[in-house]
Amino acid sequence: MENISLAKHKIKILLLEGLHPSSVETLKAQGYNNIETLKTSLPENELIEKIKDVHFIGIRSRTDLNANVLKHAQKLIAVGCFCIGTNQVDLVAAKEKGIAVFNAPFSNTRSVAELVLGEILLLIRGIPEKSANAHRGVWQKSAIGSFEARGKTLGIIGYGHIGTQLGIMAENIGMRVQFFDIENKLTLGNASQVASLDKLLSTSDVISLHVPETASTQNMMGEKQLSKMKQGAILINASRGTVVDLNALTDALKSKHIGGAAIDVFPVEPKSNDEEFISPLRGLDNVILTPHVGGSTQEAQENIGIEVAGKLAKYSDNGSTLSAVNVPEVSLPEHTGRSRILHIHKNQPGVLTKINEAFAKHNINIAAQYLQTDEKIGYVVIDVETDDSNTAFDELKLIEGTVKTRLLH
Ligand SMILES: NC(=O)C1=CN([C@@H]2O[C@H](COP(=O)(O)OP(=O)(O)OC[C@H]3O[C@@H](n4cnc5c(N)ncnc54)[C@H](O)[C@@H]3O)[C@@H](O)[C@H]2O)C=CC1
Ligand SMILES: O=C(O)CCC(=O)C(=O)O
Repeated sequence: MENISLAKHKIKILLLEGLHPSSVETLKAQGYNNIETLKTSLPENELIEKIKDVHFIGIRSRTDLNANVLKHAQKLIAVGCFCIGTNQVDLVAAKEKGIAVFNAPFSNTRSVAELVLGEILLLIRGIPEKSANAHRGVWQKSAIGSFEARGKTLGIIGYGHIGTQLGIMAENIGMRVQFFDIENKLTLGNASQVASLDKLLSTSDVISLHVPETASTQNMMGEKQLSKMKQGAILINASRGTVVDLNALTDALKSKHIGGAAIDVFPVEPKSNDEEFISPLRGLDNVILTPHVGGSTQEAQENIGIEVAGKLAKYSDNGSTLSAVNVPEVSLPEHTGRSRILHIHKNQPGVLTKINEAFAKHNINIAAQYLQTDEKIGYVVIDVETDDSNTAFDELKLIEGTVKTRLLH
């Protein structure tokens, strides 16, 4: 358990994976200057050493914040995932340690949708193969296997922020759009929701995956599902590498059952640009391979930097957990009072009573109190109109079930 009351210059921030400078600028504008930035992610042993000292960490998809790493993160207050996916963080372990995790749920979605649209147009014309041949000196001028996207059916798996934008753009170039999602979704444009994955697979000319990494999406495109796709259909995956069985896809491409593919994400990805990329798909001309760059545009990265750094600074400054993915969300007014105490505790009977008793005992009046709970933890924020809240703060730390406390002046 860590109990923290720090001046801003003592708050250490580590930003990994070459985040856009907008992240540092945003933090600095809020008065945070104790920032270390690294261009890459770190291997587990180095990460463990670094994380021992830091209060906030910023990562993208390549940093594995597993339970073992988090065990050493004694001072960590929050994690900023400067991306959408949070599967690289053990969210349960973070929650148990009272570490809030934030992400950027929208900022790179347009970039992914645009990339996928471009890949559809190239693959449906067989361009990757023709381009590879031209590089080898082979002139493959032919219309065989080359089609317009207009009038073809795009099947989207996962109709969320990315899937919906892709659907709208695809309709604008004349494609028919259908989707499969485990939730009932509002359909945009003329899209239609189909009742089963099998139906989507057997009736689409192009399939594009936009689901998160969960137990239900693990290998959701295996040999069986690939065999249900139309002869010569195209598969695109810019979601997560665990969603498609790449060996099965390689076989389906070699047998020409699948006409082409674009893959941006892989079950195992190089940790840095210096590491070799290994995949059974290497060398197949009808496959576009990209190094997990779906969301890597200047616009997206700049916006993500501002958004996530802003969330970290806000949580540090006033305790707001709005849009945190693993702890109860508390949206707080600006902290203008004398002191604000933040208390994360196990959600068990009696904790709140003891908190209130600690203030009563020291004759401290509570000006405002905000509370949210989930099944595992409670997060209570208490504003007091006194500078002398240290005595009550010290007592709060000792209440059974306390996970993390912070005092803001
Ligand atoms: N390649 C890249 O650089 C990027 C990849 N991503 C990946 O794309 C994923 C999707 O992003 P968003 O559209 O923003 O997420 P989202 O959360 O808005 O949408 C995901 C959709 O998938 C649906 N879904 C979940 N499990 C499903 C299942 N088993 N079968 C069918 N549908 C299912 C959900 O109901 C939801 O509608 C992210 O989770 C992330 O892993 C996101 C950004 C960049
Ligand atoms: O840009 C990145 O590092 C990761 C993008 C991504 O996959 C995400 O936002 O979930």
